Amino acid sequence: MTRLSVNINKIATIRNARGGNNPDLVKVALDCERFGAQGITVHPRPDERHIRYQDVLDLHEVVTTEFNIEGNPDERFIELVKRVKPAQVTLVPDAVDAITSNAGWDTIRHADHLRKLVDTFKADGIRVSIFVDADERMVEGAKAVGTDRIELYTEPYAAHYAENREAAVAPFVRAAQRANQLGLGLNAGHDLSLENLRFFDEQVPGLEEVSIGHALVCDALYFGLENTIQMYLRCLDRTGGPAGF
Ligand SMILES: CC(=O)[C@@H](O)[C@H](O)COP(=O)(O)O
Ligand SMILES: NCC(=O)COP(=O)(O)O
Repeated sequence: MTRLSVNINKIATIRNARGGNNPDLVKVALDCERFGAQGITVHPRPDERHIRYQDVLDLHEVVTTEFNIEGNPDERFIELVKRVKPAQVTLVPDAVDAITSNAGWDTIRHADHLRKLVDTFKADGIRVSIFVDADERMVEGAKAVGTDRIELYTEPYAAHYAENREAAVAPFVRAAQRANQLGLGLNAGHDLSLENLRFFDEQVPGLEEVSIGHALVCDALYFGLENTIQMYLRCLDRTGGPAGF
């Protein structure tokens, strides 16, 4: 069964809005794990708009499922990840002022840079995942720099799901098949939701982990966090259980 890693960026957004510690990010992360999350994902951005670097240190002390730290590998990020040594680091090529992640790496053009980063983190025993578009050439480039996994950037799938889900998922199936052939681990994330998750998981071969945050937190406003996590897990249940919702 594909593992669900809950991205808690948006919990931190709410916390930061009032300057206090409500909601308590550590408590929410522990509750997400108690509700069934199989991982916790955070994306500390340079402007600390939501996840702060101190949050990462605090969460590292208590998270017992897989801790996944995502981000653009600037010096501060590299130092943080090497200090924390999470289960996984996901390298994302975001610009400092990006409103959100909006593209994968050009793993061919940035091969030397990525290879050095992969070597740095793998030397500390950290699994490395590289955020890429659903493009076989980028998948092959990721393999060439020695990464353990790739994470497919799924915004284009989500954006076109409603109009034609078969066409929307097709590039991701091809990219996943190439990753499978190359022996790369396969993650996916960005704009996955209760609407589009089950079909993606059914269609994309070898998927190991999805990291989901924005839609899940929005859904939790209506359904509650525990119920929402269970609904997302049911979308990933291939044993014939009820649909996610
Ligand atoms: C890498 C990715 O697609 C998301 O995990 C990203 O971290 C979301 O960032 P925001 O929560 O800042 O939109
Ligand atoms: N890597 C994707 C992630 O962690 C969450 O993305 P989103 O669900 O907030 O779009």
